[in-house]
Amino acid sequence: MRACLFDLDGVLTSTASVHAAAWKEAFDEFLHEHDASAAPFDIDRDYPAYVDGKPRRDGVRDFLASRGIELPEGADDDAPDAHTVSGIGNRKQGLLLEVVKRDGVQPYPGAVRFLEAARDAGLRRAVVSSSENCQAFVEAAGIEDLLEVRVDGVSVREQGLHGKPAPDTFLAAAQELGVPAAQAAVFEDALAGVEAGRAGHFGFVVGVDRAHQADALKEHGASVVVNDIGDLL
Ligand SMILES: O=P(O)(O)OC[C@H]1O[C@@H](O)[C@H](O)[C@@H](O)[C@@H]1O
Repeated sequence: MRACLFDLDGVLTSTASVHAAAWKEAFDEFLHEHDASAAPFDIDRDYPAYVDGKPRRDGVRDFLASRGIELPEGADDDAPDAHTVSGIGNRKQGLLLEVVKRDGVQPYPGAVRFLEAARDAGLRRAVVSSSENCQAFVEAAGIEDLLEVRVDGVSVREQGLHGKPAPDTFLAAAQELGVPAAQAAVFEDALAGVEAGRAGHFGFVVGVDRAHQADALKEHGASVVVNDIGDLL
């Protein structure tokens, strides 16, 4: 391996649960307004299956489709209470930022050690996230200097890339680093993310199990599963 391609939320920073909680609140508010008898968003089942690891609007669309609901896309600046794909995404974004402003963004100590060891070993390093908050979270976590390339939710939008589970974002990062996919390792905690690693034929796919889903990570494409990437040192 000559390069490491790291997902952010749940792999480098402990923000996966903050995203999941913000999604639950946003979807539950919407579902209640849409149909007061609707079952609430199930964070243990709905989140990994339909939302985790995907670009924001893909997550909204895929979860709603699982409930047989189709909404108009709406506009980027839709109000958070708009019943549109963008409106629900904006509602989640507001809730997420409230928590992050209050609590900050923490990197996992094992991830920082792994990034430093990879740098010292001469491995190329990229962050590959579906999140449009990626740059802000990387900076807030203080790990910007350990990463050379960033492909994120903003890249997906601006460059028209297919988001995870498609391999495009990982392939774009490997290309920017000048390393073929077969010589790059993917590090992912989301089922959509390990699927992207498998679809891109990367040399190695490390599943990071933050949600007691080691078997599912393997089924979706992980070559190996660890609790924290620091465990690999
Ligand atoms: O809404 P954002 O910050 O653009 O993030 C999109 C996705 O980014 C991923 O990193 C998170 O795991 C998902 O929970 C999130 O939905």
